Amino acid sequence: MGTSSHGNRFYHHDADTQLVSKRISTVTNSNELRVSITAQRGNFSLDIDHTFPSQSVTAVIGPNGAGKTTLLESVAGLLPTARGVIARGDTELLNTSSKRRVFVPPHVRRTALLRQKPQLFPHMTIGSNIAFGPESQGCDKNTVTKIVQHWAERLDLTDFLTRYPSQLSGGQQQRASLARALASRPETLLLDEPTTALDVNAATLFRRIVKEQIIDVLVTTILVTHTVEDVIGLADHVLVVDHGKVAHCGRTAQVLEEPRSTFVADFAGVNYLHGTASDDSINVDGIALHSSTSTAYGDALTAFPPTAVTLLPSTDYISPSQWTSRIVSIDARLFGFAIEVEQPRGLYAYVDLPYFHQYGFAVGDSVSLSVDPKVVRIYPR
Ligand SMILES: Nc1ncnc2c1ncn2[C@@H]1O[C@H](COP(=O)(O)OP(=O)(O)OP(=O)(O)O)[C@@H](O)[C@H]1O
Repeated sequence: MGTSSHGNRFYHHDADTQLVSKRISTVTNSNELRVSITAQRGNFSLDIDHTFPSQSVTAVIGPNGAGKTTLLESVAGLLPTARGVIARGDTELLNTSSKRRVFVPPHVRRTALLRQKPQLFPHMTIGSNIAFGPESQGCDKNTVTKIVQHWAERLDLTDFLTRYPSQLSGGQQQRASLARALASRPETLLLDEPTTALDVNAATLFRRIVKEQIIDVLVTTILVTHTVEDVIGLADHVLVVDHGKVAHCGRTAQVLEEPRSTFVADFAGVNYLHGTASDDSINVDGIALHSSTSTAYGDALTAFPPTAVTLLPSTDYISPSQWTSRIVSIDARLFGFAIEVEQPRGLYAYVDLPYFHQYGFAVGDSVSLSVDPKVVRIYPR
């Protein structure tokens, strides 16, 4: 009997020994994914050198056209222009840099790609869709039935097995797509904006299911998303891609709480300012912002959520930790308003609805401000 490199899987079956590619059947201790490639798409060039940690979820974020989907398609083996090395553990999936060229075809890469729109086979029932992977891998009928039942139960699809994709909602179809992907026992799971087309409830459910299933099957996952909830809810690591290159990477909290670009700051919804740090504060545009955890001196960045900013109608008395400024814009937000002030330039305060109406803030008003030092991050530029 073959055994999976995922020790806690519920089934072991002969398909492991029947894989089309001998290379793919190599069992490794780690399924970390090393991607060192260039890929061309018209005038666009992707140039990525990054290792995706084993058995964890890495979110890939970046502006439109940055190359995120191009990266996923390269890893999936769907982009013929990809050059370089892609290796999972010690198993090469692509190597164009040595004489011994390696190109493992997409269907034997043990890599599943889930796109924004569910891509189920329309002429096949949900059960047959889920069965497709294990059947193509040579599993016997009994095993296929077990696998289908297993994933249908786990993804809440048991009532839909005899239905066709067109008879399911978008959220149900996306769950079925995930079931089909996981049933083929991928070692790398590629999710391309999987919640974008789903409503809030379906997206929340899908996120929860992905989290539970991924933890359980220990698949190394790359998640392309424009949704901060996806990143916070699912990802351990974040890779920021811009203009086809890695702009920044790190653990999720660190990348989002200490952004290094306006794109990431806007994505995380935090204030992001540049200044000069000394001791426990940073001077930004003539204003000293204090931090309980500052680690920087000199040229530095600071980030903090707009909810950490307290904004009061201007009074005669200003304490040493406050400063005065003027309101330059007011934008409606969920349950409140984002209020931009003149100084420091680009700083936003979040004010909830009752508070906003209590003081009737308006553009041009003079206000006094302070920031909670406990949540202010100051870090080297
Ligand atoms: N089939 C194609 N032919 C030529 N150029 C393409 C093709 N597909 C994508 N591109 C270009 O490749 C670049 C990267 O596209 P890609 O879809 O990877 O970006 P992305 O980061 O996923 O964007 P988005 O966030 O909008 O989905 C873009 O400039 C795009 O115009």
